[in-house]
Amino acid sequence: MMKVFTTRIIPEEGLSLLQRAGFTVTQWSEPHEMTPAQRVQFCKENDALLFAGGDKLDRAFLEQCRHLKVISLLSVGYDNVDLKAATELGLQITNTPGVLSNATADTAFLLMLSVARKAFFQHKRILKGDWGFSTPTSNLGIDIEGKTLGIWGLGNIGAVMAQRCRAAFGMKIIYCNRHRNEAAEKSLDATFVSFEELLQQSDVISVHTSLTPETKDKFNKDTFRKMKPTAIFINAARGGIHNEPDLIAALQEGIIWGAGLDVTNPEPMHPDNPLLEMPTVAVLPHIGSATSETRNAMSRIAAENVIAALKGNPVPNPVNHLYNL
Ligand SMILES: NC(=O)C1=CN([C@@H]2O[C@H](COP(=O)(O)OP(=O)(O)OC[C@H]3O[C@@H](n4cnc5c(N)ncnc54)[C@H](O)[C@@H]3O)[C@@H](O)[C@H]2O)C=CC1
Ligand SMILES: O=C(O)C(=O)CO
Repeated sequence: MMKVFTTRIIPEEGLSLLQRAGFTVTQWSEPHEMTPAQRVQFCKENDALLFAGGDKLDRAFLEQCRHLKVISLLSVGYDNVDLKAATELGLQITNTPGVLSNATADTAFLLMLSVARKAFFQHKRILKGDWGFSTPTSNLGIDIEGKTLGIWGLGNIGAVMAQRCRAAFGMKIIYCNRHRNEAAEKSLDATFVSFEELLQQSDVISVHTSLTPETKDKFNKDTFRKMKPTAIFINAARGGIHNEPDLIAALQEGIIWGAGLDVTNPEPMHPDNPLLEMPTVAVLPHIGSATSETRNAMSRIAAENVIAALKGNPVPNPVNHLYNL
Protein backbone atom coordinates (compact mmCIF):
# COMPACT_ATOMS: atom_id res chain seq x y z
CA MET A 1 0.00 0.00 0.00
CA MET A 2 1.34 3.46 -0.95
CA LYS A 3 2.13 5.82 1.94
CA VAL A 4 1.54 9.55 2.23
CA PHE A 5 2.97 11.81 4.91
CA THR A 6 1.42 15.22 5.70
CA THR A 7 3.60 17.73 7.56
CA ARG A 8 0.56 19.19 9.37
CA ILE A 9 -2.96 17.96 10.16
CA ILE A 10 -4.86 18.68 6.95
CA PRO A 11 -8.59 19.42 6.54
CA GLU A 12 -11.06 16.56 6.25
CA GLU A 13 -11.79 16.89 2.53
CA GLY A 14 -8.22 16.21 1.44
CA LEU A 15 -7.60 13.59 4.11
CA SER A 16 -10.64 11.52 3.22
CA LEU A 17 -9.82 11.71 -0.51
CA LEU A 18 -6.38 10.24 0.19
CA GLN A 19 -7.81 7.54 2.43
CA ARG A 20 -10.56 6.63 -0.05
CA ALA A 21 -7.91 6.31 -2.75
CA GLY A 22 -6.45 3.52 -0.61
CA PHE A 23 -3.29 5.17 0.70
CA THR A 24 -1.96 4.95 4.23
CA VAL A 25 -1.81 8.50 5.57
CA THR A 26 0.41 9.56 8.46
CA GLN A 27 0.08 13.12 9.76
CA TRP A 28 2.42 15.19 11.89
CA SER A 29 0.07 16.19 14.69
CA GLU A 30 2.43 17.85 17.17
CA PRO A 31 1.83 21.58 17.78
CA HIS A 32 5.42 22.38 16.79
CA GLU A 33 7.71 21.91 13.83
CA MET A 34 9.43 18.54 13.38
CA THR A 35 13.22 18.53 13.40
CA PRO A 36 15.04 18.37 10.04
CA ALA A 37 16.15 14.83 10.91
CA GLN A 38 12.54 13.76 11.60
CA ARG A 39 11.44 15.29 8.32
CA VAL A 40 14.03 13.31 6.39
CA GLN A 41 13.05 10.15 8.25
CA PHE A 42 9.34 10.61 7.43
CA CYS A 43 10.22 11.23 3.80
CA LYS A 44 12.25 8.04 3.64
CA GLU A 45 9.31 6.02 5.00
CA ASN A 46 6.72 7.39 2.54
CA ASP A 47 5.94 7.62 -1.17
CA ALA A 48 4.50 11.13 -1.26
CA LEU A 49 4.81 14.24 0.89
CA LEU A 50 1.94 16.68 1.37
CA PHE A 51 3.75 19.75 2.57
CA ALA A 52 2.07 22.49 4.57
CA GLY A 53 4.09 25.30 6.14
CA GLY A 54 6.72 27.61 4.79
CA ASP A 55 9.90 25.69 5.66
CA LYS A 56 12.68 25.76 3.11
CA LEU A 57 12.96 22.69 0.94
CA ASP A 58 16.54 23.10 -0.21
CA ARG A 59 18.74 20.95 -2.42
CA ALA A 60 20.27 19.08 0.53
CA PHE A 61 16.81 18.04 1.73
CA LEU A 62 15.47 17.30 -1.75
CA GLU A 63 18.43 15.02 -2.47
CA GLN A 64 17.17 12.76 0.29
CA CYS A 65 13.68 12.65 -1.22
CA ARG A 66 14.48 11.41 -4.72
CA HIS A 67 12.30 8.35 -4.22
CA LEU A 68 9.16 10.46 -3.57
CA LYS A 69 6.60 10.47 -6.38
CA VAL A 70 5.55 14.02 -5.51
CA ILE A 71 5.92 16.82 -3.01
CA SER A 72 2.45 18.34 -3.00
CA LEU A 73 2.46 21.84 -1.51
CA LEU A 74 -0.63 22.96 0.40
CA SER A 75 -0.10 26.50 -0.90
CA VAL A 76 -0.02 28.43 -4.12
CA GLY A 77 3.38 29.94 -3.26
CA TYR A 78 6.40 27.74 -3.98
CA ASP A 79 9.17 30.22 -3.14
CA ASN A 80 10.26 27.96 -0.25
CA VAL A 81 11.25 25.18 -2.67
CA ASP A 82 14.46 25.03 -4.69
CA LEU A 83 12.56 24.22 -7.88
CA LYS A 84 15.70 24.05 -9.98
CA ALA A 85 17.16 21.38 -7.71
CA ALA A 86 13.85 19.50 -7.57
CA THR A 87 13.60 19.48 -11.35
CA GLU A 88 17.19 18.36 -11.79
CA LEU A 89 16.56 15.58 -9.28
CA GLY A 90 13.41 14.49 -11.13
CA LEU A 91 11.14 15.39 -8.21
CA GLN A 92 7.62 16.55 -9.01
CA ILE A 93 6.38 19.61 -7.09
CA THR A 94 2.74 20.75 -7.19
CA ASN A 95 0.69 23.61 -5.69
CA THR A 96 -2.95 24.67 -5.08
CA PRO A 97 -3.74 27.66 -7.33
CA GLY A 98 -7.08 29.42 -7.77
CA VAL A 99 -9.13 28.11 -4.84
CA LEU A 100 -7.57 30.54 -2.36
CA SER A 101 -7.79 33.68 -4.48
CA ASN A 102 -11.00 35.02 -2.93
CA ALA A 103 -9.97 34.42 0.68
CA THR A 104 -6.53 35.94 0.17
CA ALA A 105 -7.87 38.97 -1.69
CA ASP A 106 -10.39 39.42 1.13
CA THR A 107 -7.48 39.56 3.56
CA ALA A 108 -5.79 42.28 1.50
CA PHE A 109 -9.10 44.16 1.38
CA LEU A 110 -9.54 43.79 5.15
CA LEU A 111 -6.05 45.18 5.71
CA MET A 112 -6.61 48.12 3.37
CA LEU A 113 -9.76 49.23 5.16
CA SER A 114 -8.30 48.55 8.59
CA VAL A 115 -5.29 50.75 7.87
CA ALA A 116 -7.41 53.51 6.34
CA ARG A 117 -9.54 53.65 9.51
CA LYS A 118 -6.72 52.78 11.97
CA ALA A 119 -8.94 49.91 13.13
CA PHE A 120 -6.30 47.71 14.78
CA PHE A 121 -4.89 50.71 16.67
CA GLN A 122 -8.33 51.81 17.89
CA HIS A 123 -9.04 48.28 19.09
CA LYS A 124 -5.78 48.25 21.04
CA ARG A 125 -6.74 51.59 22.68
CA ILE A 126 -9.95 50.06 24.02
CA LEU A 127 -8.04 47.05 25.35
CA LYS A 128 -5.71 49.44 27.17
CA GLY A 129 -8.69 51.27 28.78
CA ASP A 130 -8.01 54.32 26.62
CA TRP A 131 -11.40 54.93 24.96
CA GLY A 132 -10.52 58.60 25.24
CA PHE A 133 -12.40 61.87 24.84
CA SER A 134 -13.68 61.98 21.28
CA THR A 135 -13.73 65.25 19.33
CA PRO A 136 -14.58 65.98 15.67
CA THR A 137 -10.86 66.07 14.93
CA SER A 138 -9.80 62.94 16.75
CA ASN A 139 -9.50 59.35 15.50
CA LEU A 140 -9.51 60.42 11.86
CA GLY A 141 -8.75 57.94 9.12
CA ILE A 142 -8.91 58.45 5.38
CA ASP A 143 -11.55 57.60 2.75
CA ILE A 144 -10.92 54.84 0.21
CA GLU A 145 -13.87 55.71 -2.05
CA GLY A 146 -12.76 56.80 -5.52
CA LYS A 147 -9.04 56.50 -4.77
CA THR A 148 -6.50 54.82 -7.05
CA LEU A 149 -5.56 51.22 -6.35
CA GLY A 150 -2.25 50.04 -7.79
CA ILE A 151 -1.96 46.27 -8.08
CA TRP A 152 1.52 44.85 -8.41
CA GLY A 153 1.05 41.35 -9.86
CA LEU A 154 -2.35 41.10 -11.53
CA GLY A 155 -2.65 37.31 -11.37
CA ASN A 156 -5.41 35.30 -9.70
CA ILE A 157 -5.39 37.08 -6.32
CA GLY A 158 -4.54 40.55 -7.64
CA ALA A 159 -7.48 40.38 -10.04
CA VAL A 160 -9.93 39.51 -7.23
CA MET A 161 -8.56 42.33 -5.05
CA ALA A 162 -9.01 44.76 -7.96
CA GLN A 163 -12.53 43.53 -8.63
CA ARG A 164 -13.50 43.83 -4.92
CA CYS A 165 -12.09 47.36 -4.67
CA ARG A 166 -13.73 48.51 -7.87
CA ALA A 167 -17.13 47.09 -6.91
CA ALA A 168 -17.08 48.28 -3.29
CA PHE A 169 -15.39 51.66 -3.58
CA GLY A 170 -15.37 52.60 -7.27
CA MET A 171 -11.59 52.66 -7.06
CA LYS A 172 -9.63 53.46 -10.18
CA ILE A 173 -7.47 50.41 -10.98
CA ILE A 174 -3.94 50.64 -12.33
CA TYR A 175 -1.64 47.64 -12.44
CA CYS A 176 1.88 46.57 -13.21
CA ASN A 177 2.47 42.98 -14.20
CA ARG A 178 5.06 40.92 -15.99
CA HIS A 179 2.61 40.69 -18.91
CA ARG A 180 -0.37 42.79 -19.90
CA ASN A 181 -3.70 41.26 -18.91
CA GLU A 182 -6.14 42.49 -21.53
CA ALA A 183 -9.11 40.51 -20.20
CA ALA A 184 -8.69 42.18 -16.80
CA GLU A 185 -8.20 45.55 -18.42
CA LYS A 186 -11.65 45.16 -20.00
CA SER A 187 -13.49 43.65 -17.06
CA LEU A 188 -11.94 45.93 -14.42
CA ASP A 189 -11.36 48.97 -16.59
CA ALA A 190 -7.77 48.61 -15.40
CA THR A 191 -4.84 50.52 -16.86
CA PHE A 192 -1.43 48.94 -17.41
CA VAL A 193 1.36 51.16 -16.06
CA SER A 194 5.10 50.94 -15.47
CA PHE A 195 6.38 50.16 -11.98
CA GLU A 196 7.47 53.80 -11.59
CA GLU A 197 3.99 55.03 -12.53
CA LEU A 198 2.43 52.54 -10.14
CA LEU A 199 4.53 53.97 -7.31
CA GLN A 200 3.78 57.58 -8.18
CA GLN A 201 0.05 57.35 -8.93
CA SER A 202 -1.35 54.85 -6.40
CA ASP A 203 -3.18 55.83 -3.22
CA VAL A 204 -3.08 52.18 -2.21
CA ILE A 205 -0.49 49.70 -3.50
CA SER A 206 -1.41 46.06 -3.07
CA VAL A 207 1.31 43.48 -3.72
CA HIS A 208 0.30 40.15 -5.29
CA THR A 209 3.40 38.90 -7.12
CA SER A 210 5.20 35.74 -6.18
CA LEU A 211 8.49 36.02 -4.27
CA THR A 212 11.38 35.61 -6.72
CA PRO A 213 14.91 37.02 -6.92
CA GLU A 214 13.37 39.78 -9.04
CA THR A 215 10.64 40.75 -6.55
CA LYS A 216 12.70 40.29 -3.36
CA ASP A 217 13.10 43.57 -1.44
CA LYS A 218 11.40 45.42 -4.30
CA PHE A 219 9.72 47.73 -1.80
CA ASN A 220 12.63 49.44 -0.12
CA LYS A 221 13.93 52.88 0.85
CA ASP A 222 14.10 54.02 -2.77
CA THR A 223 10.71 52.73 -3.88
CA PHE A 224 8.88 53.98 -0.76
CA ARG A 225 10.31 57.45 -1.51
CA LYS A 226 8.59 57.42 -4.90
CA MET A 227 5.18 56.74 -3.37
CA LYS A 228 2.70 59.42 -2.22
CA PRO A 229 3.11 60.54 1.41
CA THR A 230 -0.59 59.64 1.80
CA ALA A 231 -0.15 56.14 0.33
CA ILE A 232 -1.07 52.83 1.96
CA PHE A 233 1.14 49.81 1.27
CA ILE A 234 -0.52 46.37 1.44
CA ASN A 235 1.36 43.08 1.26
CA ALA A 236 -0.59 39.80 1.41
CA ALA A 237 1.90 37.98 -0.84
CA ARG A 238 5.29 37.34 0.80
CA GLY A 239 7.20 39.30 3.47
CA GLY A 240 10.42 39.08 1.47
CA ILE A 241 8.97 41.44 -1.15
CA HIS A 242 9.27 44.43 1.19
CA ASN A 243 12.35 45.37 3.16
CA GLU A 244 11.01 45.55 6.70
CA PRO A 245 13.55 47.99 8.25
CA ASP A 246 12.99 50.30 5.26
CA LEU A 247 9.22 50.03 5.69
CA ILE A 248 9.51 50.91 9.38
CA ALA A 249 11.66 53.95 8.53
CA ALA A 250 9.30 55.04 5.73
CA LEU A 251 6.37 55.01 8.16
CA GLN A 252 8.27 56.66 11.01
CA GLU A 253 9.49 59.45 8.70
CA GLY A 254 6.07 60.00 7.10
CA ILE A 255 7.33 58.97 3.65
CA ILE A 256 4.19 56.84 3.29
CA TRP A 257 1.04 56.96 5.42
CA GLY A 258 0.26 53.37 6.37
CA ALA A 259 0.82 49.67 5.82
CA GLY A 260 -1.18 46.47 6.07
CA LEU A 261 0.74 43.20 6.21
CA ASP A 262 -0.47 39.63 6.20
CA VAL A 263 3.11 38.53 5.63
CA THR A 264 6.24 39.72 7.39
CA ASN A 265 9.97 39.20 7.20
CA PRO A 266 10.79 37.24 9.25
CA GLU A 267 7.75 35.21 10.25
CA PRO A 268 6.73 35.15 12.99
CA MET A 269 7.16 38.89 13.53
CA HIS A 270 8.89 39.71 16.81
CA PRO A 271 6.34 41.09 19.33
CA ASP A 272 8.61 44.12 19.92
CA ASN A 273 8.49 45.15 16.26
CA PRO A 274 7.68 48.90 16.13
CA LEU A 275 5.16 48.28 13.33
CA LEU A 276 2.83 46.74 15.90
CA GLU A 277 2.53 50.03 17.79
CA MET A 278 1.96 52.31 14.81
CA PRO A 279 -1.57 53.75 14.44
CA THR A 280 -1.67 53.35 10.66
CA VAL A 281 -0.39 49.79 10.56
CA ALA A 282 -2.31 46.52 10.62
CA VAL A 283 -0.48 43.19 10.83
CA LEU A 284 -1.93 39.70 10.57
CA PRO A 285 -0.07 36.40 11.12
CA HIS A 286 -0.17 35.06 7.53
CA ILE A 287 -3.84 34.06 7.52
CA GLY A 288 -4.56 35.01 3.90
CA SER A 289 -6.16 31.72 2.89
CA ALA A 290 -7.33 30.68 6.36
CA THR A 291 -11.06 30.04 6.00
CA SER A 292 -12.65 26.61 6.47
CA GLU A 293 -13.97 26.53 2.93
CA THR A 294 -10.70 27.59 1.36
CA ARG A 295 -8.45 25.32 3.40
CA ASN A 296 -10.76 22.38 2.62
CA ALA A 297 -10.56 23.21 -1.08
CA MET A 298 -6.76 23.54 -0.87
CA SER A 299 -6.52 20.16 0.83
CA ARG A 300 -8.66 18.63 -1.92
CA ILE A 301 -6.42 20.02 -4.68
CA ALA A 302 -3.27 18.97 -2.82
CA ALA A 303 -4.72 15.45 -2.37
CA GLU A 304 -5.66 15.27 -6.06
CA ASN A 305 -2.07 16.09 -6.96
CA VAL A 306 -0.84 13.28 -4.69
CA ILE A 307 -3.36 10.78 -6.05
CA ALA A 308 -2.46 11.55 -9.68
CA ALA A 309 1.25 11.19 -8.96
CA LEU A 310 0.89 7.93 -7.03
CA LYS A 311 -1.31 6.45 -9.76
CA GLY A 312 1.22 7.42 -12.40
CA ASN A 313 -1.06 10.02 -14.02
CA PRO A 314 -0.09 13.60 -14.98
CA VAL A 315 -0.41 15.87 -11.92
CA PRO A 316 -3.02 18.65 -12.29
CA ASN A 317 -0.89 21.46 -10.83
CA PRO A 318 2.82 21.03 -11.56
CA VAL A 319 5.15 23.96 -10.81
CA ASN A 320 8.56 22.54 -11.79
CA HIS A 321 8.51 24.42 -15.09
CA LEU A 322 8.19 27.77 -13.27
CA TYR A 323 11.66 27.79 -11.72
CA ASN A 324 13.23 30.14 -14.22
CA LEU A 325 10.41 32.72 -14.12
N1 LIG B 1 -1.01 35.66 2.38
C1 LIG B 1 -1.30 34.44 2.04
O1 LIG B 1 -1.75 33.63 2.85
C2 LIG B 1 -1.16 34.02 0.62
C3 LIG B 1 -0.15 34.52 -0.16
N2 LIG B 1 -0.04 34.13 -1.46
C4 LIG B 1 1.03 34.70 -2.29
O2 LIG B 1 0.43 35.38 -3.37
C5 LIG B 1 1.18 35.14 -4.54
C6 LIG B 1 0.33 35.33 -5.77
O3 LIG B 1 -0.63 34.29 -5.88
P1 LIG B 1 -1.56 34.14 -7.19
O4 LIG B 1 -2.24 35.42 -7.49
O5 LIG B 1 -2.37 32.93 -7.00
O6 LIG B 1 -0.43 33.88 -8.30
P2 LIG B 1 -0.49 34.21 -9.84
O7 LIG B 1 0.64 33.47 -10.44
O8 LIG B 1 -1.85 34.02 -10.37
O9 LIG B 1 -0.18 35.79 -9.88
C7 LIG B 1 1.08 36.35 -9.69
C8 LIG B 1 1.21 37.49 -10.69
O10 LIG B 1 2.42 38.20 -10.41
C9 LIG B 1 3.04 38.51 -11.65
N3 LIG B 1 4.46 38.73 -11.42
C10 LIG B 1 5.38 37.84 -10.98
N4 LIG B 1 6.59 38.43 -10.92
C11 LIG B 1 6.42 39.71 -11.33
C12 LIG B 1 7.29 40.81 -11.47
N5 LIG B 1 8.59 40.70 -11.24
N6 LIG B 1 6.77 41.97 -11.90
C13 LIG B 1 5.46 42.09 -12.19
N7 LIG B 1 4.58 41.07 -12.07
C14 LIG B 1 5.06 39.90 -11.64
C15 LIG B 1 2.76 37.30 -12.53
O11 LIG B 1 2.90 37.64 -13.93
C16 LIG B 1 1.32 37.00 -12.14
O12 LIG B 1 0.40 37.69 -12.95
C17 LIG B 1 1.72 33.72 -4.34
O13 LIG B 1 2.91 33.52 -5.07
C18 LIG B 1 1.94 33.64 -2.86
O14 LIG B 1 3.28 33.96 -2.54
C19 LIG B 1 -0.90 33.25 -2.01
C20 LIG B 1 -1.93 32.73 -1.28
C21 LIG B 1 -2.13 33.04 0.11
O1 LIG C 1 -0.85 29.58 -0.53
C1 LIG C 1 0.06 30.30 -0.11
O2 LIG C 1 1.04 30.65 -0.84
C2 LIG C 1 0.03 30.79 1.26
O3 LIG C 1 0.77 31.66 1.63
C3 LIG C 1 -0.92 30.21 2.24
O4 LIG C 1 -2.12 29.87 1.74
